[in-house]
Amino acid sequence: MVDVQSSRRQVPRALTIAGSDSGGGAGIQADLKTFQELGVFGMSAITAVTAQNTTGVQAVYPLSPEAVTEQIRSVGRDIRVDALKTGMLFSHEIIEAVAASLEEFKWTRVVVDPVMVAKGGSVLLQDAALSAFKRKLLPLVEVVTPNIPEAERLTGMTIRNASNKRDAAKQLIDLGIRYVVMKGGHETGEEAVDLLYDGYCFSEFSAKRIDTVHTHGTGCTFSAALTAGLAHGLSVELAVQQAKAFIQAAIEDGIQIGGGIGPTNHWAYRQQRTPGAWTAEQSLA
Ligand SMILES: Nc1ncnc2c1ncn2[C@@H]1O[C@H](COP(=O)(O)OP(=O)(O)OP(=O)(O)O)[C@@H](O)[C@H]1O
Ligand SMILES: Cc1ncc(COP(=O)(O)O)c(N)n1
Repeated sequence: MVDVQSSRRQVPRALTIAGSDSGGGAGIQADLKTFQELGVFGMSAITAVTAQNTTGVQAVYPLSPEAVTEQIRSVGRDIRVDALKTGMLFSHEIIEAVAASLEEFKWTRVVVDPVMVAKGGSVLLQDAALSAFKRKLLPLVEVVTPNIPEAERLTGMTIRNASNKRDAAKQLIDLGIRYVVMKGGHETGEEAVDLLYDGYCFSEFSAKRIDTVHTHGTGCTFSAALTAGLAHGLSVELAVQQAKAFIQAAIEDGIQIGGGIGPTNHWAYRQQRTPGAWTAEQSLA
């Protein structure tokens, strides 16, 4: 009999449970690109297919909860999952299916990006799904990564200053989450500051705010990079640090795609670390 396990290299593996973005900048596509760039074998369970480009979301086709469960089961029954993330979950039925799967497989390195509304304003999480999101899903996660408007919706608080951010993070921890990363992309100021809270201490991860509109998929890319770090066995603190560097490079070294809010450059982080690598600029020369 052939020993299929022999002479094969073990690699970190990560699963993304999210929506498909046909334009390639956000959702499943951004997640898999990011996993690949960070040396992680990427797998996916698609929750919804979106017809989408840089000008907005033209249509949303949610999958049935059974279709989502079956994709997760197919992965979980065969392949070890070192870490996973969720993105667009859309409905309370899909949230319940995902929560049941997390319990079935007892996965613990779980990152939830509470995707609610696309940059162009389209709804990616129905209003009726918010309660299931908070009650069924959030108590099962290790890290949640809300932006400011998402943190406001999850807590019912108005967040205007640093003190509000800390209070909102504390309220989220009370739901049973281990770590909260409140992202500062939607704020103004010289620095884009992400706040990490572990229930005891706050720490800040700061980088120069880049003056650009091309931030389609920044949240997906950041949470995927964080998940990749966890799949490699990093602590949450180190995984956030790496994710911050990854997204900074991806926004900074922008690429020209489409006529609207463009995506980030998923290979910029690796390029910055590989002397002599091919660059986006060279391709235009
Ligand atoms: N203009 C910017 N310059 C530097 N960093 C940024 C900028 N915009 C966002 N970021 C960083 O990108 C990451 C994602 O944050 P952001 O607040 O944009 O998430 P998001 O709103 O959930 O994204 P999305 O809407 O794509 O889901 C964070 O680390 C944030 O600090
Ligand atoms: C499938 C999918 N998932 C997430 C986002 C959020 O990204 P953004 O807020 O940058 O539009 C999106 N637009 N589409």
